[in-house]
Amino acid sequence: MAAIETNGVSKRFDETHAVRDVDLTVESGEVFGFLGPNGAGKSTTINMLLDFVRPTTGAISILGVDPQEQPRVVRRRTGVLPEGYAFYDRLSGRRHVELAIDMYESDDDPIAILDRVGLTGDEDTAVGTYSKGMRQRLALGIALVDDPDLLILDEPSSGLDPNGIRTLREIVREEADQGTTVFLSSHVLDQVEAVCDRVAIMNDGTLLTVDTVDGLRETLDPNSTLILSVDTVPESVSQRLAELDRVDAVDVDAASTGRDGTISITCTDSGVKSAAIGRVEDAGATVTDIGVEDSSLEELFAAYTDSSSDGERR
Ligand SMILES: Nc1ncnc2c1ncn2[C@@H]1O[C@H](COP(=O)(O)OP(=O)(O)OP(=O)(O)O)[C@@H](O)[C@H]1O
Repeated sequence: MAAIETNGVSKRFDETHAVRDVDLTVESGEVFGFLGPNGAGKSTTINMLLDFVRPTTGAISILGVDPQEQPRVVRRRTGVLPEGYAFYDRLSGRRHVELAIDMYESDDDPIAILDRVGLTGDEDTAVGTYSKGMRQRLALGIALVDDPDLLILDEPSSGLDPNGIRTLREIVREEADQGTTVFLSSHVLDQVEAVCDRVAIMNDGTLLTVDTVDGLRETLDPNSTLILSVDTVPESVSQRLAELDRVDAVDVDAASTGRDGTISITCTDSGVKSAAIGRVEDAGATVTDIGVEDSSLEELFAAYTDSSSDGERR
């Protein structure tokens, strides 16, 4: 059973077509990244998944249940970190978590949850004095109450420092290891790349693509650069590599020619990499280290959203 399924889901706010005809399937146990620039329709989609906003057209199933028909069942089994959580400034972090535990009638330990999100030592401080990052950690802790089957995190890294981002990543991985489905929206792409099995890219209300990060690379930019450390850079190596089909460019660290150095080979097909390494060795070098540079998700994201704004949706 899919954890999330939408069929032909659209939402109009008067003249604004916030979400257009979205078909999306998130399998149970996946960590799924929902990417898009500001105004793409991510929060509107999430709000429809949770029945906070009703679709204009289309059908939604969450954990096998229609959220319009059984919103309580969906909310009971789903942990949510919404955009802009409303806290009670006078209450402590611990009290907020206790209230969520009471609401779910769960036997979770509030201190264990606060510890998990890195708020140890601040649990009895009024939330009004919390920084933005501390509030975000608390909102994440509240989402974890009662061990949800599905975690929906809207821009979870917002306001977090690098330590907070690492904690978030660890929690997402731990939850996924326990079988929880994680659906997280973001425009912080390297974090999505670090944790997600698959990503969807939204722009202007439209779902442009759903794929693995590697799959996106294959489709959009199959080029990758092989970086070889070698004990010597033979004179003939550039020419030998240039003779290979599917090698686009060769860059030899000229300063080190004849001595140990680096050879960068841009391949238009990953299948040519082993042949390229063979050519380098045939030329008389020993390869001491192999590295690969792929295009970042950021570049892929820009390629998708730029081409879609030009009317060239793929
Ligand atoms: N309640 C509303 N009334 C009118 N228009 C809305 C409403 N909510 C969202 N919109 C519009 O719908 C579009 C999609 O907004 P949405 O908040 O879903 O985007 P988003 O991808 O979550 O963006 P962000 O990353 O900035 O949060 C935007 O044009 C927004 O102005």
